[in-house]
Amino acid sequence: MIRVILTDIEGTTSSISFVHEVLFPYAREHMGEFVRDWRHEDPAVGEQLDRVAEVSGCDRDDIDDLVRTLEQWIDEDRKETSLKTLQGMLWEQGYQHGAFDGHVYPDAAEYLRFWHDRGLRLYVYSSGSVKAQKLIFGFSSEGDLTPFFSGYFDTNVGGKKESASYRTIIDKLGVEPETVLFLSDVDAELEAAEAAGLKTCWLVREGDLPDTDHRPVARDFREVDALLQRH
Ligand SMILES: CSCCC(=O)C(=O)COP(=O)(O)O
Ligand SMILES: [Mg+2]
Repeated sequence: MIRVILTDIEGTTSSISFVHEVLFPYAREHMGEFVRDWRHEDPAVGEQLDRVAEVSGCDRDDIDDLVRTLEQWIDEDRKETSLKTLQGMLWEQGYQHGAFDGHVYPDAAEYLRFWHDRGLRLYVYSSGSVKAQKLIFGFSSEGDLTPFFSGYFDTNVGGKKESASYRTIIDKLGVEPETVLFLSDVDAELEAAEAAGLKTCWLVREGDLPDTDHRPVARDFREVDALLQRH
């Protein structure tokens, strides 16, 4: 019996193009100005710059090199926790100034509400920081969806392709792994979750459906709900 839904964001609740064509370009454009303005003002920014220097090997005092590294990581879609944390901080300005709304598919919004009202517990697990997760759902094209979520996980629990991360989440939730349904568009993430004992469903929003019979596949959240009815 599924009692908890754990969902990815990019490619699952929200379009890949919104992340890659709106959020990442905004972060690319504003990162330099943001870290230069805030590195001495906000200790949290300084702390993330410490981590960027540590991971990249850049000189901590060379702000130009740190900014170049962050820009390169954005171009490479690196899932570094420090980059993701800084992105979340600067996207807040974009949402608040109305530069964009968070894209959420209408079917995702509809079923998140429906599952919440039916008593399922909903959680997010994304490479985007917890702050970025709350922003995309709080300022979403479908309204404020944050009341439907019981909690949020980011790469501070570990990478999404590592099964240990899912074990950590299960421990924190205090539930049996087979009562959790993990939704994602990435095969390697689903495999890692399955290795930890979670149930999974592969979201394929666009293109051909994969030829697989070892896990359910869904085009949208309405099809996920049909799967839930069978559990
Ligand atoms: C939280 S919105 C920004 C998404 C993001 O930065 C990202 O890297 C997408 O990761 P996901 O794990 O949601 O596919
Ligand atoms: Mg994804």
